[in-house]
Amino acid sequence: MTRRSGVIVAGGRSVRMGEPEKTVVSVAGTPLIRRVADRLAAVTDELIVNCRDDQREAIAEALDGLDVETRFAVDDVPDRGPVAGIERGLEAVETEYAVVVAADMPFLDPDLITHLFERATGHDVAIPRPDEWFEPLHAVYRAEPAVEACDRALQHENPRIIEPISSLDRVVVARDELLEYGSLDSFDSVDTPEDVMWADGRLS
Ligand SMILES: Nc1nc2c(ncn2[C@@H]2O[C@H](COP(=O)(O)OP(=O)(O)OP(=O)(O)O)[C@@H](O)[C@H]2O)c(=O)[nH]1
Ligand SMILES: [Mg+2]
Repeated sequence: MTRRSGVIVAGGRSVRMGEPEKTVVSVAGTPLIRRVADRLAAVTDELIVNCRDDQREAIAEALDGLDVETRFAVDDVPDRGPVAGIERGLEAVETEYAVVVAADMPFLDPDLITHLFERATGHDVAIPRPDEWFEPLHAVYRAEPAVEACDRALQHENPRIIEPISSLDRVVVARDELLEYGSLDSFDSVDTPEDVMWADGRLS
């Protein structure tokens, strides 16, 4: 089978969460990013973690013993926003396609990700649209054109996260189709201490 990569974009400052930062905050006894990595590991052959250099040690500890080859793609310049994180992560990918997710989605649905890989085949991106909004941090990209699209978007300061998608050959996966293949819980993110309590309750 074609090899598939997973990219976890984790270089944000976690301002709404505070300390400890959300990537490594414990959710029902497991660091949040570990929950994300475990779910990606079920459907990918390699993982790339994009973060800042100062996050690396804590994240490596959280991912210790993971059952898939894992590499870091550290931001050259921190705080350039999620588009820069997507670009940095996809640059490190060695497969044609990769799923890119945020580090804060503990309910990621492996079946949904597998479906996005299938839908992306022959195109540049399969982008879910569970409601009004697109989900660029829960999408499957063809790495090479997506890196170029991120690069173009970053020629403007603080590009919107949807910006790179607009110039790619995209497949939009709408709500009904998502529901056919998986759970919309996959898109829920944990951003605040209140979100941790809510996720704790659902996972323990
Ligand atoms: N590499 C990189 N990733 C980022 C950056 N900003 C956000 N992200 C990541 O993008 C994803 C979605 O961003 P947010 O949910 O806003 O996370 P965050 O920015 O850490 O949290 P807040 O500070 O509370 O907004 C998260 O997984 C972040 O780690 C950035 O400047 N660089
Ligand atoms: Mg943010």
